[in-house]
Amino acid sequence: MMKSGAVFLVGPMGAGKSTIGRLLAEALRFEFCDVDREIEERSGVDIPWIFDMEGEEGFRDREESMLSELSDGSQVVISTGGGAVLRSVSRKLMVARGTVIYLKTSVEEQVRRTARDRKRPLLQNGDPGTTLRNLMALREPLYEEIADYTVLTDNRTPKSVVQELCEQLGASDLSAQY
Ligand SMILES: Nc1ncnc2c1ncn2[C@@H]1O[C@H](COP(=O)(O)OP(=O)(O)OP(=O)(O)O)[C@@H](O)[C@H]1O
Ligand SMILES: O=C(O)C1=C[C@@H](O)[C@@H](O)[C@H](O)C1
Ligand SMILES: [Mg+2]
Repeated sequence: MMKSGAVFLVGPMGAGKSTIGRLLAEALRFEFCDVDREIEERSGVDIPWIFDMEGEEGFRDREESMLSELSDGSQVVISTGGGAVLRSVSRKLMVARGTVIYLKTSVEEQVRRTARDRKRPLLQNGDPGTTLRNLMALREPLYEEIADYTVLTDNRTPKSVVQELCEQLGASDLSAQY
């Protein structure tokens, strides 16, 4: 069942947080916010630029405060960035403010889904598979630590993931009526 407050999607790059977040919000008739997109829109610069100019820690500072600002309400689905769980302040905030969903995805599937675009600075150097495997080793315990629900996304359409989430959250999938 859903706790009161926000619904947070966590998981690695390519798990589908942005894709599924938007669809889940539609299905629940909730607002939708994407922390990465909101950081870019409000600052007027893109994430690779922020990593270049401010370093990863500069981006994490922005991410932590944006997450806090966006989640101060209810009936909202919030897609986080893959590394949002790195800050313990953010992990505590998500647990305190709502329901956390971990979109679990194999490294092989993450590689396939992220191969096409260049907007993820952490994947621009070295072999993406190796990077994603190393990131998962560090981060998966953190995703698992805070998750109320875990959903596997490999070999599934976004729609089928959303249907399962609606069932787990005890909400009827309003989009199924159309
Ligand atoms: N269940 C799915 N099946 C097939 N493709 C998917 C699925 N979910 C997402 N995708 C595709 O994978 C790509 C990456 O998805 P998305 O941008 O939603 O990931 P993300 O978790 O938000 O990543 P990031 O942490 O970098 O923001 C997109 O092209 C999207 O269309
Ligand atoms: O996994 C990560 O650390 C990141 C994921 C993306 O969502 C962005 O937040 C950024 O590219 C960093
Ligand atoms: Mg995203």
